[in-house]
Amino acid sequence: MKFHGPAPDNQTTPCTGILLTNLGTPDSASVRDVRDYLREFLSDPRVVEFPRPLWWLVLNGIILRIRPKRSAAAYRKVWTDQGSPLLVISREIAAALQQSLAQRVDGSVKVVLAMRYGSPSIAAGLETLRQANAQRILVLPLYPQYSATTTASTFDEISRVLRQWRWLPELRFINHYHAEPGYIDALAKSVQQFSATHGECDRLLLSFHGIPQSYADQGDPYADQCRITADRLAAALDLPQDRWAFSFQSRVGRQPWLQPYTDKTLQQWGAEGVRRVHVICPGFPADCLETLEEIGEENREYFLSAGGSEYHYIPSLNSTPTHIEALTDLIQRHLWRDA
Ligand SMILES: C=CC1=C(C)c2cc3[nH]c(cc4nc(cc5[nH]c(cc1n2)c(C)c5CCC(=O)O)C(CCC(=O)O)=C4C)c(C)c3C=C
Ligand SMILES: [Fe+2]
Ligand SMILES: [Fe+2]
Repeated sequence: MKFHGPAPDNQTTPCTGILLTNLGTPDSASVRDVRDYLREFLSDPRVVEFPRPLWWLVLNGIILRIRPKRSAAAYRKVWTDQGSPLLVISREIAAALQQSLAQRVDGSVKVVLAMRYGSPSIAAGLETLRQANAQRILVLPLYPQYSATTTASTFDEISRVLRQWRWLPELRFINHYHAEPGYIDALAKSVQQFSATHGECDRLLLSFHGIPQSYADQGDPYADQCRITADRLAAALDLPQDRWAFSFQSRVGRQPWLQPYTDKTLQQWGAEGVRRVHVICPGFPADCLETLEEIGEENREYFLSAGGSEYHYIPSLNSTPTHIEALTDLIQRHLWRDA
């Protein structure tokens, strides 16, 4: 085990680190890189709570032989010249936050992006901050709604890395921001601007990533926080009940996940004669495979072939100024008073 020497030896001027984290994404859309990514992701006991020795056999014997091919094909549809959308956009958010915090905060603040799975890793991000002499670190996982599968898993990885440090920085961790007024406001503005340019919709669907229903039954607050975000956003938009709904997407495996399901909802709306639909994914601060491909393409087909006539996906907040301002406010409120 590698034990780092004490940070006070560092001659660099002390700073406060902001460790901005997201889920992570494969290094490329090749089947091999997607398999490596899925192996790390799906081996996390916070993500798949299946008894271990058996899960190892199922994962390596079945899932990693089938899923990587299918997922890689989906990744190829959204991959950009600069790389995976999730990584490219998360980097843009980190850079924009670095700029806006430099203007707002007195002390020296250094923003570093890290991914829970794949690269840039959390270990590398923490090491960068250690070398920058970050005596305090504020962690902001880009998950507005808390879930053990995402938020707590990020915490697990940070504590695993820090277990190997002799000297620990002061730490703060933002658990969730699902009801943060700035975040709700930024979402509402994004919906309004979208309608102003693309026309009004008959119904707005708020689609969140799902988790297994059994995790919620055992106390994961994720579904409740999604409901609160959805209610606040509908209220901010002054939407009557019959003009919107919320649902859960990205189901994996056979056990029941949180319902209603996004695909079923859109098929039902198409069949019922709902004509124009807009879909927004408030739980994804950065566009990624699950928004661009699953919502932007796959679910469009479900709605249109069920009888719908117009379908638009409203992009994530990404690095838009209202999003950066909301995240800057959030960070500033959680920072030490003398930064
Ligand atoms: C199998 C269990 C999974 C759980 C539980 C889960 C929870 C969860 N995920 C996100 C956010 C994202 N997930 C993304 C991709 C993705 N998710 C799973 C599985 C679970 N997610 C898989 C297997 C994949 C990979 C793609 C695929 O094969 O379908 C992504 C996008 C990553 C990218 O590279 O673009 C995000 C973001 C949340 C918020 C969440 C629980 C609340
Ligand atoms: Fe996921
Ligand atoms: Fe998906």
